[in-house]
Amino acid sequence: MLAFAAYIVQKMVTKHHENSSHSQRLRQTSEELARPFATAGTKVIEESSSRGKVSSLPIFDASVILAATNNFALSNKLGEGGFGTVYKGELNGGERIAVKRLANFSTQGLDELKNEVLLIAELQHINLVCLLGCCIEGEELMLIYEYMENKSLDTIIFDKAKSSQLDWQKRFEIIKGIARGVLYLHQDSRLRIIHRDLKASNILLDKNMNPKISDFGLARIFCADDKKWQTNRVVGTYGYMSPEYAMDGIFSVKSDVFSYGVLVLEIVSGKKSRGIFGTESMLNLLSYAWNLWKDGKALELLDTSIFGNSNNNSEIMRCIHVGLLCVQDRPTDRPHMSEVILMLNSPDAHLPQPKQPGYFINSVVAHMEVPGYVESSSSCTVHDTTITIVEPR
Ligand SMILES: Nc1ncnc2c1ncn2[C@@H]1O[C@H](COP(=O)(O)OP(=O)(O)OP(=O)(O)O)[C@@H](O)[C@H]1O
Repeated sequence: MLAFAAYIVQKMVTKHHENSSHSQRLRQTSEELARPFATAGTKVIEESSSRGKVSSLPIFDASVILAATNNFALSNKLGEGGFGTVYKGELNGGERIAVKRLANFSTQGLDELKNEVLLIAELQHINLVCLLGCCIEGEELMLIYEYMENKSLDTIIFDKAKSSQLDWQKRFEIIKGIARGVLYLHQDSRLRIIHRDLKASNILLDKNMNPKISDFGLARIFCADDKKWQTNRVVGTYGYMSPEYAMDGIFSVKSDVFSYGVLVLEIVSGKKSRGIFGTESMLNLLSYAWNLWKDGKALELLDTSIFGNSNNNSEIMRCIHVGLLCVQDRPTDRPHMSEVILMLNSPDAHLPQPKQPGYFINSVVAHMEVPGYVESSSSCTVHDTTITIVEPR
């Protein structure tokens, strides 16, 4: 962080004319940004919020980001998602960063955009990825994050060659760490954030395999006009979205709880929620887990690559139980994250019996109205569109 701090050379509050267009404003800003940085790296956005607190966030000069990523070299590309492309980079002082290039973000004005980025930067928790700064260049916004050595959870748990790196104890710690991060977003931070896209590729792992949630707050940047609780712009990933969010655009802390439950079942089983399992019929992960649970064979869900230590059976059962409680069809039946944490940490707690999960249809066809539909390596991400689940006749 010392090397990083050395880049911060000046503080400023940028003022913009209310009546200039969004793109003009962005261009104007990037010109303003370029000026003071002939020799230096970053400055700071600083703004007083309505709550009277002054927040600040370093703004990186584009030249610093270009140098750090070797002009966004393909070899530095870490991945691509619905919000943009992510590159690995190294600052002059040797500090490693991840640069997320967001394109086509919401049409909100620059001031509002900066506010949103500042709000995200204010969210700090050991289980959230740290936002180090941002860079605005033309119509592009780049978010600069701390680099996570072990990349995302999906790259390990769904990879047969790597999945044994995460034994049960590590998986249990990851399950609990994610729960703490989500609780912070829902309840303990100064804002109330509903993530809306919790999934394995949004859980990053540091060098000690500690989980850090990424992409929190991005739904707000991309959907500035739908901070209300119902939206016709669904930002989320098929396989993780709760029924009420996927079908009616209704999101709440309970839709995040549903996605968390899917994640828990994926971490326990090493299976993707959208896969097809079971021998007799086409089962997705939720219905597969539910059938095993009903038949008293829930432990069979456990990833075979970490099978074998019966000392952990009660923890494993508890995680499956909590996962199934989280994916129940009716939002009101699902626990709050504070209850999830209590249940995970209390070996003797009496847990209610789960009801049938949402999406418990043996064979479903997901019909997507395609504008804005993006197929990424591990998931379908749907932006600016609606999803209709239809049962085949
Ligand atoms: N801070 C980071 N450190 C290391 N790797 C990262 C970091 N952020 C993202 N990545 C890698 O880049 C990949 C792409 O990330 P990104 O969040 O853009 O897409 P996604 O999560 O796969 O999809 P979506 O945008 O739909 O959520 C991730 O899966 C992860 O492997």
